[in-house]
Amino acid sequence: MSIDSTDFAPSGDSRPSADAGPRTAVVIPAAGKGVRLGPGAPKALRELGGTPMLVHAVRATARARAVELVVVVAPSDGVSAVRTLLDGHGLPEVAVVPGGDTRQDSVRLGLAALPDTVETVLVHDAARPLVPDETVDAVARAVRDGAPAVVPALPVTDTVKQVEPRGDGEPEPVTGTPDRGRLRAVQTPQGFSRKVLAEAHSRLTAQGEGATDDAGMVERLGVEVVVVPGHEEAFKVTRPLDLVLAEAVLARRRAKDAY
Ligand SMILES: Nc1ccn([C@@H]2O[C@H](COP(=O)(O)OP(=O)(O)OP(=O)(O)O)[C@@H](O)[C@H]2O)c(=O)n1
Ligand SMILES: C[C@](O)(CO)[C@H](O)COP(=O)(O)O
Repeated sequence: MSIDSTDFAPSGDSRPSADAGPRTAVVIPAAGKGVRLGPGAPKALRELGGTPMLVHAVRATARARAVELVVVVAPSDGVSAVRTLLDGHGLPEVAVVPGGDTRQDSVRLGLAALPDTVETVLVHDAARPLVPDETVDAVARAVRDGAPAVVPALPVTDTVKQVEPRGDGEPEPVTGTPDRGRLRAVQTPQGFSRKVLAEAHSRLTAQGEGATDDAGMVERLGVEVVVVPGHEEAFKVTRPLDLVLAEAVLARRRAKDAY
């Protein structure tokens, strides 16, 4: 599937010129179920401050200066529902395409839908609805400045143990304690040269391999990945307590805006 670049006119004067079609796009994988969040609608459609998380994520990325095109990857049986939902929120032009069984599949399908003009791709989880604009722009800028792969990340605050996994709540033998000073907790948006990311997805998928994030895929090509500072508010809503935190962060932002 491909998208005609003429569908995506620039939506504001502050954007880079898109006369020849968009050069920087965001792919938002939003086709997950949200099993760890518990029963309910697919996670991206659950509400945060009365608005679906996906709408927050689209707004957060679309208003970043660098972004000229947004592609949302929806559950394969929910494309028209997501289309309708986005249309009701006064967002800029967004393309919606069907996703796959894993995050990796969904990102690959989103990439395949990009117009040829796109050179820089950001991949951003719908499950990180509160990412600040400056984080999105910092990642896009680093790619535009020549880095083939960029991830925002924060230093790890807990001490991390490597274990022999047992499951079922059984005590697990510790096999090591990595040096915390060298660990980073990785967020999104992750930014890439489109060529590099597409190559990583096509090669690893053909080999039946994968990774839990896109940078992990690119690392396996032997391409250098660099880390830029992430943001505390770019956390992923994974478990129920994350939603409580997200509501609190949003309420704090809204209270600040009211003054
Ligand atoms: N088949 C999938 C699985 C995940 N995602 C997306 O990838 C992002 C990060 O994934 P995660 O937080 O793990 O979301 P879920 O897979 O929905 O969560 P869970 O594992 O708890 O079901 C989310 O925006 C999710 O919608 C996707 O597009 N397609
Ligand atoms: C991409 C990601 O958000 C980086 O932290 C994360 O790896 C996705 O998590 P998932 O639970 O494996 O989908």
